[in-house]
Amino acid sequence: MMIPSNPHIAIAGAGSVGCYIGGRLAAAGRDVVFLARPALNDAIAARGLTLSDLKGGKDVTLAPETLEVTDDPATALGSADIVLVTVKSGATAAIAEEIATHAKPEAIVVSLQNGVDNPEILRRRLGDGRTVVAGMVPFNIVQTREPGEPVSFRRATSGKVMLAEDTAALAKLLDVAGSPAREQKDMLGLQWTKLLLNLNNALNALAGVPLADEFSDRGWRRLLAAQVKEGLAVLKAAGIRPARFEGIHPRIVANVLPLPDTAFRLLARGMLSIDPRARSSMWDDLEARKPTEVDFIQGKVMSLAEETGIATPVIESVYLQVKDAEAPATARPI
Ligand SMILES: NC(=O)C1=CN([C@@H]2O[C@H](COP(=O)(O)OP(=O)(O)OC[C@H]3O[C@@H](n4cnc5c(N)ncnc54)[C@H](OP(=O)(O)O)[C@@H]3O)[C@@H](O)[C@H]2O)C=CC1
Ligand SMILES: CC(C)(CO)C(=O)C(=O)O
Repeated sequence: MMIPSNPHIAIAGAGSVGCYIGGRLAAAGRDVVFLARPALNDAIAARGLTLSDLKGGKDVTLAPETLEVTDDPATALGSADIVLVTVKSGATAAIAEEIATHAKPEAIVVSLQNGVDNPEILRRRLGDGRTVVAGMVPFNIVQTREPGEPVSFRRATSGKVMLAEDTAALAKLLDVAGSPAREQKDMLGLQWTKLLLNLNNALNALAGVPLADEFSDRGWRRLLAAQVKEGLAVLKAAGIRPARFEGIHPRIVANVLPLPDTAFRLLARGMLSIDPRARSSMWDDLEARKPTEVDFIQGKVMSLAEETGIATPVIESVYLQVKDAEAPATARPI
């Protein structure tokens, strides 16, 4: 993989992940342009960005004049050497179209999204000649907008951005203070593991309580464990091996989650040491009345379950509840 020196990096779909990672890259001196929707474009162009971290000591404010932000895809993508795709999964096909139209054929496209389908959606649209790299963001970002203040993005949990193997130069470029990055051997296995853990996104959105509170409640933990166990059975039947995530196999997670509170607190300290405001990206979507990624998370396991003949009643029930919550209020039965 050839990366030019001082490459232009475009953030395709600046939102929570895009602004945080793009902001950290810009703060580290990388050449970054943000492709944002008009409202966020205007807010960043007027007041800049603030980036902060759970661990403290890494707070940065980026003034508007130090940032390149645009709502024009041709401007953002036209000169990019690297495109970091940070849109929600439902928007991948559309952003792929914009990349195909505006970006140079040799631009490297990196998916930093949840789910397992996005790199393939990008590859299919962009064709064999393009380099598409699968990536994974393990940490949670809390976005806040206060009138008159820079738009704030806070990393609310820890972890390193993971990139598919044979991407050493890319990993080095993206490995910056506040947003560490490294190569991962079994990227597909890791994406599946993240997908199993992301089965919680829906629960968190439905619960409407921050992640720390949700994980303190054994009822929610049991529901997550039930979903992960169903997911693991489906993956086993399909011959897919989820990878360890930060050294831990999802089977262990599924066994620890249902433990009584005291034992859980003891064994899973890491899961609870998160910013009290951290919440799943699906909660953000439900609250904003935007389509969620449930088809790419619960829905992905369900379609594999159908192929393999494995029952997934808990996952299906959670899926249906999210679909109900997504529907416009007027369309709901009285
Ligand atoms: N938020 C988090 O903490 C984490 C999220 N992830 C994953 O990262 C991915 C991104 O999530 P997140 O950052 O939360 O998403 P956001 O919705 O916060 O950000 C995506 C942004 O891209 C915009 N967008 C979509 N299509 C286009 C387009 N064609 N041109 C310009 N802008 C566009 C969206 O606008 P609009 O909404 O108007 O379409 C939105 O503002 C998801 O797959 C998510 O699951 C992974 C780890 C943590
Ligand atoms: C980091 C995590 C797991 C936080 O819920 C996430 O991936 C998301 O919100 O989409």
